[in-house]
Amino acid sequence: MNMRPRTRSAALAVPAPAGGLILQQISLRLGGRQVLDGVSLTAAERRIGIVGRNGSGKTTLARVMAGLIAPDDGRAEVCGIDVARDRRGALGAVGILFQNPDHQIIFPTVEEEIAFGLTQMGRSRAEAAAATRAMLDRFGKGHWAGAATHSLSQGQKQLVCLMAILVMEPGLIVLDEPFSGLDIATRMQLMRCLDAVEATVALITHDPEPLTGFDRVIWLEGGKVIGDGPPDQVLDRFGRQMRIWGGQDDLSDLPG
Ligand SMILES: Nc1ncnc2c1ncn2[C@@H]1O[C@H](COP(=O)(O)OP(=O)(O)OP(=O)(O)O)[C@@H](O)[C@H]1O
Repeated sequence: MNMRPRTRSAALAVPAPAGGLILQQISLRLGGRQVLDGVSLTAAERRIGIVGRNGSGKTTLARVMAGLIAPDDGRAEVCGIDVARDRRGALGAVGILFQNPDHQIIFPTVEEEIAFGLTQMGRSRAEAAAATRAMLDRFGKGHWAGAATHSLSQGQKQLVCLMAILVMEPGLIVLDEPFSGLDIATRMQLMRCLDAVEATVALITHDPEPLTGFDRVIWLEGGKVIGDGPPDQVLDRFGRQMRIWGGQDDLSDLPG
């Protein structure tokens, strides 16, 4: 896997670690609301959890990390790529997996879905087809190549989305609640697939359990980082705070 920095920006003073993530003072308003508010962090760990209650800004941060939204202020850099400005570079640096694979899958067959990102990165059709075959074989799913994506179960679709990301060999994979619609067995299988992934994984979740054994957990609240450290410390504080909030009556509200 190639996790070496690609084009480096002279404007960035701190060198990005291989596969690393640098967020510098990320702020973003959406619908008149400050959704992200000065988020800064440098991460070189391989397994990073992101927690926070509903509406705290996790998905928005995930989209910024993947370069899908440009922040109003600040910059997001992955493997030396400014992901909002260098979209082609970002394709090879970071992949994102959403909760619902139906929002991600666009092609009628599995092999087309997996090959698409590679052709977007400039690979020839033949190269993309060969890499797609190799990826399917790696998961023992060579027979899925011509299968119709709409005929797959949610868990199978999620695995196709994961393979479509892995085939691009990104330095960072952002997972936004990817397991919430899956049964326990499928979740365990996908989690095992991810355990074997060499790339840095940033997992957004409401469930602290999969974060056991992670290197670092970041806690977002109101678009700010309010906790950052080893899982046992951050999750202990997070759990206590969630129980306090859970005892109150005001549910997470819309902006305004
Ligand atoms: N496109 C948008 N326009 C207006 N407001 C938005 C938009 N996207 C998100 N928001 C608001 O930003 C806040 C953060 O949303 P976000 O989806 O990032 O939170 P989250 O932590 O992922 O929440 P959840 O755990 O419920 O998925 C919410 O208050 C949401 O209403």
